[in-house]
Amino acid sequence: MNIALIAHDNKKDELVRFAIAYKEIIEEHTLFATGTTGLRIMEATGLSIQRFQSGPLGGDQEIGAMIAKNTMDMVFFFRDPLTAQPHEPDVTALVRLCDVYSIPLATNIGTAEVLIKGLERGDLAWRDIIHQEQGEGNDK
Ligand SMILES: O=C(CO)COP(=O)(O)O
Repeated sequence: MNIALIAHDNKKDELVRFAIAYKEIIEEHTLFATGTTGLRIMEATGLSIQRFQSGPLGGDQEIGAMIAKNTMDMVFFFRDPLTAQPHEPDVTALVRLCDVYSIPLATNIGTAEVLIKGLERGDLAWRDIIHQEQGEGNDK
């Protein structure tokens, strides 16, 4: 599966701890992240992550482009609901695209815990069917 990891600044520590806690599960997958989030997680876990631009510089849109191509399977986006973001339209667009393509999206750690356990259990196997139909092979 292709998995995106994104966190606003006030939520980065939480996402880093989440990635450490569930490293054994997520390292089985192909990981993508916005710039700073990806760097923080790589430094803390040693995981290999394909990093896009930082969120305010277009990283959310780059991940959104993968969703629009239906090549992103799960998104962990720990949003900060208490701080205005300069790129709020990009944030909204990313969440919207997850709904357009029915992509599982966790915007907080409570939902993330449930999603990661579903991922471990194989609940996302239906995404493999979509990849097979698309004939694309860039996920594990
Ligand atoms: O702003 C972000 C998501 O909207 C995250 O970007 P960074 O990971 O580069 O901080």
